Amino acid sequence: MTTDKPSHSGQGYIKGELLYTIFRNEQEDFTIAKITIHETNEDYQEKEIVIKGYFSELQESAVYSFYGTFERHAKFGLQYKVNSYQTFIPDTKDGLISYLSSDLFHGIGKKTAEKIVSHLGTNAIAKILNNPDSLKEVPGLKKDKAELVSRTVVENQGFEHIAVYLSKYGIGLKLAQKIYRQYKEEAMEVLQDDPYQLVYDIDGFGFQTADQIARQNGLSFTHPNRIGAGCIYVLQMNIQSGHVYLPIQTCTTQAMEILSVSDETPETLTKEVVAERLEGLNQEKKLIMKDGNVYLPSLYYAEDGFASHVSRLMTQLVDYDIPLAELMKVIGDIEEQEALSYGKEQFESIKQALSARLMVVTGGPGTGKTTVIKGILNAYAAVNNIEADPDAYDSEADYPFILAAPTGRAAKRLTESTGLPAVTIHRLLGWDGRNGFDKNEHEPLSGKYLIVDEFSMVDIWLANSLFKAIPDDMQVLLVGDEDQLPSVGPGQVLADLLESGRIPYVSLSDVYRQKEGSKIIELAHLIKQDACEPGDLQNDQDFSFIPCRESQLLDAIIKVFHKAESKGIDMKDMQVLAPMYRSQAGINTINKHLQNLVNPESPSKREVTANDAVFRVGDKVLQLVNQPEDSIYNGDIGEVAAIFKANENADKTEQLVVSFEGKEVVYERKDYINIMHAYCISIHKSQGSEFPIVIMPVIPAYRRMLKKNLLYTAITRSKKSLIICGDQEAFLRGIRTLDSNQRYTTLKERLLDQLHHTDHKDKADTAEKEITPYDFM
Ligand SMILES: Nc1ncnc2c1ncn2[C@@H]1O[C@H](COP(=O)(O)OP(=O)(O)OP(=O)(O)O)[C@@H](O)[C@H]1O
Repeated sequence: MTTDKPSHSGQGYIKGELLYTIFRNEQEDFTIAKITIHETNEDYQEKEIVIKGYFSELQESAVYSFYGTFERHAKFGLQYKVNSYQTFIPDTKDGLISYLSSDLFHGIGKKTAEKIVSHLGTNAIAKILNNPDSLKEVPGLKKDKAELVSRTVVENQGFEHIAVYLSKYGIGLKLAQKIYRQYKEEAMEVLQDDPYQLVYDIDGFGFQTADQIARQNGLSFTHPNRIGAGCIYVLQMNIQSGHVYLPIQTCTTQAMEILSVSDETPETLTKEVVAERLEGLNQEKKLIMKDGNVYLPSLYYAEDGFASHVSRLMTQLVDYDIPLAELMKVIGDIEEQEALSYGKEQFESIKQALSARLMVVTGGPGTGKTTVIKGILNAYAAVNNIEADPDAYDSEADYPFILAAPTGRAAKRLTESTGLPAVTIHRLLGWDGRNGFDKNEHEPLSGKYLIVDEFSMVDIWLANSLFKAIPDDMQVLLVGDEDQLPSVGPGQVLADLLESGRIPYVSLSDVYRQKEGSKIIELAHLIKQDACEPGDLQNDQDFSFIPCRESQLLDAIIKVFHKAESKGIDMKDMQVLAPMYRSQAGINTINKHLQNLVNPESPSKREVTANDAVFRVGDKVLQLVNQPEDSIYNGDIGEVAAIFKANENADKTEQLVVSFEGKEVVYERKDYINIMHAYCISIHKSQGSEFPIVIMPVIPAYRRMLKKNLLYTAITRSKKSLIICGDQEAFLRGIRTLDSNQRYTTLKERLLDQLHHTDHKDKADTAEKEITPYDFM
């Protein structure tokens, strides 16, 4: 709140009044508006300016002081980017009365405003903010009106206070909004008394920022809240590397590192003190310590929940019994229908999948996973006397089979390969766009048989959410390739399920597509078996290795593109996969060169510049985050279909439209950060996708990243042709290097523990059943 001159001494400001709102995103509180200028200390002579930033809806009757910087937009000219703002409160009696009776305070008339001002004085707003009860003292002011005034004052002024306060620490309005939403009127108190609390509560609020605020407020280096937040932050950072927990020792050591950042760190801050604080956090249930490990509660419960749902399913027997002879006949009929003869492993998969409540099928490319999925569905349908064809059902909801995958592309591939409807897991569970899923243990999925493909990509949080929603009478088949990279999120659920040795599984190793002459598949399986030799890298129909040095790499890739173009190959079918973003031959550089080649600048193509890149109509782009509300996911690839200027659409904001295989998604400037060029993408992002032609640079400069599972994942993404450019030595070394960064997970132990309990329970139940009163009759 300001009552006279804008208060940020030395900072640039523009004081003004709303003319009209150009664009507003309610969810994010992002606003672009035109204002008339009352006063400014900026070097700006015009009477109006467009401002943009994250703030609550600007009121027509109010005057604001905006603090920020000028930005020249390539298309829209000069704009004022607001970092913080304050409502300008009049300090005269009349001014304050008209402010309190303005539209901002719906239902407060002039008379009521006069009563308030005459009792509380021109300082009324500050008094209300300090003590909302002060309105109770205003004679004749009804309780509901008093509440309305104090609520409005607190809501409008509270956030501004926070935003101004946080701007001193370089925190922008967006994060400030998040903080205000979480704590409301208590935000300032939390910030000043315990900024470390924000490390727990606010996603994206780092320990270092909390430390900075705490320093200003004189909190001690050894304050328990500081040490606690340091420990939690260490766990949060490790989750980003895929860990589910940390051994206590590791957590203590890493916490000591971030807690001892300056020379001021007192000697009393020791490992023992940190370990003691970990114990305290455990007691406060802010983290969970078990068997020498420390977890964030959400991960502890996700692992625990998943393990118990697995064991719940495993104890349910299927309610139909198929004599082997009948099964043989059913499978024989399907073989005839499909005109193939199932291999031993394939037959075993189908047989087991019919009688198991939960089962896993793993296998590399071309081993017949899809063939088996179809076989299982057909066999299940035949045994249970139901139709396997979705068209035989009145609605999608009646179809007894559910096919799902973790990403949109993987789900689409599943539909293409099986000819059956498949959805993403998020869609299946009914992602509500913000907090969670509609489907859970109280509202479970309906259907008879669930098949989840690409299960290696599913992290422990999603696995738990999925399994929660699986009813007791549903059968489940998880399909994946254990040799691929683990999930981006924490855990290694597929690997742990397999390692537990307690879940029925069949590993398909016989390769069928190889028989059709695929060198790519042969190479993938040689890598799987650690049997790839230099002689196996000879060029073949669908494989070539182009030797080159790092300095020649870009030229080599460009030559491959030129050659493909001259052969009439669609450029969209070409996908470069690389392990690293930065470095001379990293993803970013390759993308810039390939954009120039494939989609060069042209007067007929619109373009916008953002995040150090030019997005042009026709560009191939990659989605970087899950956006289930638009049915697009991290790793999905689309094409920039159109770019609209702000004055060309009803939302009055610049828009970039990306078409994801026909599905159009609109991005506003603030969302451009969620996409990047996709001529070259990271191997991690390529998980779950396949491309007709894969070009993979492999050079010694990538050494740190060149591991067996990464290279295997890249190779298995190519459908028709694989071209490796680079250094054979580096490639061979890479495929022999196991990923030593083992993820810390305890899922295997939990599964063994849970299943052990159920074994005992089963035995006890059987024992009880064995001796019944009838036995004595
Ligand atoms: N038993 C079999 N007899 C003959 N052909 C088979 C058999 N099993 C699979 N195939 C064929 O082998 C090819 C690969 O099978 P499928 O697509 O099921 O494998 P996949 O493991 O799903 O492969 P990918 O993971 O690469 O998609 C297909 O053309 C399929 O028809």
